[in-house]
Parts: sequence; C-alpha cells; structure tokens
Amino acid sequence: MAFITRQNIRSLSSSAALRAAIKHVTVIGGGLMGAGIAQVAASTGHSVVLVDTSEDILKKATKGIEASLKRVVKKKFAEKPEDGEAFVQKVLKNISTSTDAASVVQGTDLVVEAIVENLKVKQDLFGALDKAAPQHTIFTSNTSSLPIADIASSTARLDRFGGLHFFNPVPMMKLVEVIKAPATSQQTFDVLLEFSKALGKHPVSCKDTPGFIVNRLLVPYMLEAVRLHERGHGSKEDIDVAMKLGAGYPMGPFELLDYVGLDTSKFIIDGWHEKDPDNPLFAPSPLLNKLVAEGKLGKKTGEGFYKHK
Ligand SMILES: CCCCCCCCCCCCC[C@H](O)CC(=O)SCCNC(=O)CCNC(=O)[C@H](O)C(C)(C)COP(=O)(O)OP(=O)(O)OC[C@H]1O[C@@H](n2cnc3c(N)ncnc32)[C@H](O)[C@@H]1OP(=O)(O)O
Ligand SMILES: NC(=O)c1ccc[n+]([C@@H]2O[C@H](COP(=O)([O-])OP(=O)(O)OC[C@H]3O[C@@H](n4cnc5c(N)ncnc54)[C@H](O)[C@@H]3O)[C@@H](O)[C@H]2O)c1
Repeated sequence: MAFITRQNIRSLSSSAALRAAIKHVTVIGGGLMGAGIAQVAASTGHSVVLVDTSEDILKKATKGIEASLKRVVKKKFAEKPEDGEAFVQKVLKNISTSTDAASVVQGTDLVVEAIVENLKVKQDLFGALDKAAPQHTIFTSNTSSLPIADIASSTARLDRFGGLHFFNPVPMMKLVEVIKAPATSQQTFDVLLEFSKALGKHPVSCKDTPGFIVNRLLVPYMLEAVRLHERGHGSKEDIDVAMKLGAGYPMGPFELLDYVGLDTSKFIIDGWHEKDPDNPLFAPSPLLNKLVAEGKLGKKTGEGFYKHK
C-alpha cells in the first residue's frame, strides 16, 4: 500500500476532479468505431447518446453493441451468466440514440466524432455543433488521418478541441491516442487523458502530426503490402500468412484492410495523396479503387479482398 502524503492526496483529488468532468458523452457516427466507443463509454458508467443519420443505422448499431457485449460477458461472467445478462441490460440502459446531433449536444460534456473520414463533412458537423453546445463541452475527433487543427478550425473552441483516436475493435483494443493540437489547452488534454483511463484504456500522448503514432507507422506498411501484391510478388494469402507467422501480427495486412473497411482506407490514402501528390507512397492503388467502386468494402459488406460469411 502506498504512503498517503499531502502531495498524492492533492494529485488524487485532481485526477478525480478531471474524471468527474465527463459524465455525459455524445458519440456521433454509429458505424464500426462509433458503436464501439459508445459501448465502452456506457460499460464504464457514462451516460451516452449515439447519433447517426437514420433510425435504421442506429438500430443496426444497437444490435451490434448488444452482440459485442454478449461476447464480452461470456468470458467476464463465465461463472454467473445471469449477472452477465444483467450487466448487458444495465449498459444498454446507459445508451440512448438520436438523429438530431444539435439538440443532444446541449446536455453533453464531451463529443466524440466518428463519422466519415472527410475534412469538409467533419468541419460542417463541428461548425453546427459549436453553436448548439454549452461552453464547457469538449469536442474530439476519432480521425485516422486528418489534422485535428484543420477539423477544429470550423469552431470557436480551439482550446476545448482535441483528438481521441481509438482502435478497431474498440472493446478489445487497449490503446487510445490522445492528440494535443497546438491550441488544445492543457486542461482539455488532461481531461481527455483521464477520460481514456476511465474507459479502461491505455492513453498515449500524441502531437497533431500526420498519422499520429500508430498510423504513421502502420499505413506505409499496409501500402507496401498492397504494392507488393500489385507487382505480382506475392499472393494476398501468402502475404497475410507471412506477416502473421513471421512477424507475429494477429492479422495480415489484407485481413486488416478488410476489417478496417476499404472505403475508410481509400479516404485516408486519397486525402494524403491530395496533400502530397508527388509522393509515390501515396499514389492511388488500382486494386483498392476497383474494389471500392464495386461496393466491396470489406467485412462490413461481406466482401473486400476476401469473402466473409
Ligand atoms: C495502396 C493503397 C492501400 C491503402 C492502404 C491504406 C491503409 C490505411 C489503413 C489504416 C487504417 C487505420 C485505421 C485506424 O485509424 C487505426 C486502427 O484501428 S488500425 C486496426 C487496429 N486493429 C488491429 O490491428 C486488430 C488486429 N486483430 C486482433 O487484434 C484480433 O484479430 C481481434 C480482432 C481482437 C480478434 O481476435 P482473434 O483471436 O483473431 O479472433 P476471435 O474472434 O477469436 O476473438 C478473440 C477474442 O476477442 C473477442 N472479440 C473480438 N472482437 C470483439 C468485439 N468486437 N467485441 C467483443 N469481443 C470481441 C472474442 O469474443 C474473443 O474472446 P474469447 O473467445 O477469447 O473470450
Ligand atoms: N475503421 C477503423 O478501423 C477506424 C479505426 C480508427 C479510426 N477510424 C476513424 O473513425 C471514423 C469512422 O470510421 P468507421 O470505420 O466507424 O466508419 P463507418 O463508415 O463504419 O461509420 C461512419 C458512420 O458515420 C455516419 N455518418 C456520416 N456522416 C454523418 C453525420 N454528418 N452525422 C452523423 N453520422 C454520420 C454514417 O452513417 C456511418 O454510420 C473515421 O474518421 C475513421 O477514419 C476508423
């Protein structure tokens, strides 16, 4: 047991205060990431409103959350399945849904945006929310590849705007990249670090630099895997097996692309190509473009590089 000193009483109470700052969370976008973020926030006692553009999408998201929670409790409450079912119901009660973002943010402490990876669409959303949300509300984006400062520029709350980059699948992946843009205040950043810990995640501090930490390293690897296959130097199956058995990765690059979504992957790479058109690393991939044009977006549509049941 640690000695209780004046200093650690002070730091305990300040971290408790930072945690208490976030009770009501609005998650915008009920796709792969937004549903996972809503699930984890609700599982850790936050009151969550999940927002998307239609009731049908929200119903599908809620069903997905329930299925994922059942997988989580199967292990966690293996000895007492009835407690597991009670936990699932309690978590679901913490989540409500809406198609009207501007009205729900009026009662929220934190907005986590997880909509399509498009700068203009994100800026339009935050521009509208900035007028509706109270002064104290912190805005965050789960963007994979866009500068937080560019997204925040459509608002007048640059000091209360940061990045919270979660990883897919959110209920299983322990990391959150917490991004401090140049204008993000230290207090906002500290609240976001504490919020990530309150979710049971491990936060790392990132600057607002391209790809933050993980994607700055992961994207070039994924790009090279696709190029290697396009050059005819390896089948996608062999490349995937090689990286799993040779490098110890849980998924090969093509399996991971299907898991992330080929539309999202294309948004990321097209955005970087637009910013840096002479960089051959970011040149478009004919194979990726063809699959997206055919509506083969990966696991979420049943087919991408592979067929999924
Ligand atoms: C040239 C142009 C090319 C374009 C390239 C562009 C590249 C751009 C791509 C970059 C994308 C970046 C995206 C983003 O910004 C950052 C990311 O998120 S990157 C993705 C990070 N994620 C990973 O790397 C995942 C790797 N995979 C895994 O860790 C595991 O495979 C898995 C997903 C955890 C699944 O585990 P498995 O053992 O394989 O499979 P199981 O099904 O047995 O699951 C194990 C265990 O986990 C439980 N579980 C799995 N999923 C969920 C869930 N959603 N909810 C709840 N529980 C889940 C499952 O029940 C099992 O539990 P157990 O049975 O053990 O109790
Ligand atoms: N897929 C991944 O592995 C992954 C991982 C980390 C971060 N991200 C990032 O998270 C964000 C979302 O990715 P995703 O994979 O969940 O995408 P997704 O396509 O699965 O979901 C996006 C959701 O946003 C909704 N949406 C779009 N515009 C909206 C608006 N204006 N208002 C409300 N809802 C709107 C869509 O209807 C859709 O349900 C992107 O910025 C992406 O780069 C993705």
